[in-house]
Amino acid sequence: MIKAINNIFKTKDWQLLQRFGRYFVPHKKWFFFSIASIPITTVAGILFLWLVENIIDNYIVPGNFEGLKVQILLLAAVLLLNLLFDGFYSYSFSKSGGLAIVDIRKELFAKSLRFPLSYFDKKPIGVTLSRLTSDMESISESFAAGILGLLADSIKTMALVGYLFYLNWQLTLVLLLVVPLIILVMRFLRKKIRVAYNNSRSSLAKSAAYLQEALNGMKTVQLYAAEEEALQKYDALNKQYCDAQNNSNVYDSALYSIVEGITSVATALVIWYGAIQIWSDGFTMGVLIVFITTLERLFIPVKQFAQQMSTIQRALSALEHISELFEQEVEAPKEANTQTIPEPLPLQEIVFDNVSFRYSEDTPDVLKNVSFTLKKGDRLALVGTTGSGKSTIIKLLAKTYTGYRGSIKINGIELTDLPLAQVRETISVMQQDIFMFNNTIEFNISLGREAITHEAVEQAASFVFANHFINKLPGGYQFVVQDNGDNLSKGQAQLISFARAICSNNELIILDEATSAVDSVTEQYIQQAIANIFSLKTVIAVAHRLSTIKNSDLILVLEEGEIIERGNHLELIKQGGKYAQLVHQFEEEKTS
Ligand SMILES: Nc1ncnc2c1ncn2[C@@H]1O[C@H](COP(=O)(O)OP(=O)(O)OP(=O)(O)O)[C@@H](O)[C@H]1O
Repeated sequence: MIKAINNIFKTKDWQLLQRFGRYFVPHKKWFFFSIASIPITTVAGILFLWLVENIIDNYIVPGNFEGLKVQILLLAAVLLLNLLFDGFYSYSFSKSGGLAIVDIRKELFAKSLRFPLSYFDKKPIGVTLSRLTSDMESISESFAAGILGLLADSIKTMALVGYLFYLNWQLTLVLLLVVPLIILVMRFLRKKIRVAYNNSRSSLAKSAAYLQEALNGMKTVQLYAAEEEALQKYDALNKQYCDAQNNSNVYDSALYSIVEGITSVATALVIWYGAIQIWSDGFTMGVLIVFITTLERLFIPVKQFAQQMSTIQRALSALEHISELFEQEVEAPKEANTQTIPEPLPLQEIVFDNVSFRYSEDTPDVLKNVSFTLKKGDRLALVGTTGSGKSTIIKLLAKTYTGYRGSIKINGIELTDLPLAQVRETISVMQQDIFMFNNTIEFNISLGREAITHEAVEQAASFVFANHFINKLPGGYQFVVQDNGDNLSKGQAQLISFARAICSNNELIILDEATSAVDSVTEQYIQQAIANIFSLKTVIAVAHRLSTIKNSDLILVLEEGEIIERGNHLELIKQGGKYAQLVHQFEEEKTS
């Protein structure tokens, strides 16, 4: 049986089990209760068999009915004991398993909160979601039942085989003739089952990821009448999952049926050999009946073993998926204790010196020898055609991506030497796509940070002219924003994001200006808000508004990752180059 268990688990599996086994340590009390029940139920099982043989050979066959009642009562008591401890065993193991899963879930979510932003750029959210939900579910449902079931069944089976040897070793050997066959079958099917389960789980993750994406983009899908394409794609992914699931069901059923067949052969062998022995007075009827009873019991674990193997394989492939998340590198931890959060840098100067960057080894540079200097209080505008590298400059400065060539220094310190937490404490990034939490306006400005009081939220909102619309909302700052800002206008969401950044009190504000048009009143508020931010902070703006660009001290014009022009508005207009052309285009668009 131990060899059979080894056949099920590969070295990698043992490593997985060891890795996750440590989560049981804090709940060892329940784990030990359950382990402690195993010897009791094992002894009760053997005692039951001994009583059966004793009743048949010493009471029923000789016709000695005196004392039979006591024997039957004893038999019932042993059965009851067995049942009680079996129940206790399952309960205490599920309890320790359940508690361990809660810990894994918590640790994994805490870890995913520290995944680098670049991780979410690359992985569909649905995949991470399915790791945290369905994979975890699979472990909690099957791991407990599978692993400990296998352990208990193995111990019980070995004890039963030992008892059968004691009763009659020849008949036991006849019975064990089928064991190599079972091991062979399991060896053959083990890998196939594993592959089939992995396929099934990864196709489930893919279809969940697509579902998530389609639901997030439902408005776009409906507005562009792309429902049919979306349905077809989901249908194809769903079919892939169904095929993978069917495939693994085939192996499951094959394994179960083969083991069932082998069990029947073993039963026939025992009856045949037992009958010969009884005729030649080799042993008693009691022994044969015990063998037949035990055979059923012996093979129940083997049959369940097949099912448990499936269950364990399912749990193992879920563990493998979850391991990927555990192995994912995280950003430097921020200490929970606020006193240990690094102080923001008193910003003096940012220097980009010959910075080049590509997103991966096999793609071309998207930034080429970019150099510029920004002093405290400066306003820098990045302009250029789409894909020219403006956002990439920002992503490098915010340490969303590392691995640049050249040098980026803040106050003379290389960016790679600065702790991420300190960079994030120094810089506020206002993104184009503003995420709104399903919470109050106040929460969406303060983001629940304790240090930010209600007064600070109101002050920040007034500073960026967001108070005008907030005061008109029912409930004002307590108005609940729905579904990622669906009950706010784009302009209002931008003003909230300005207030959010101002609240952070960071010296450097990075503004990735939204391109979406807003009504003229809100546009005025936005322009005034940006002017206010410009008057107070050091700003780098990926600028789309002429007013923002004109008010900047330095404008960098980018094309295909290179700075092709630099200067202030008047200087660049005078040059009559690309910038002048862009402004001209911009003004034409405005008047047309
Ligand atoms: N996460 C990413 N992985 C791979 N390539 C990327 C990634 N993000 C951007 N790029 C590529 O880098 C180049 C520069 O993109 P970037 O987003 O910096 O341009 P941009 O000037 O900000 O454009 P836009 O004004 O349209 O936002 C583009 O060719 C883009 O395809």
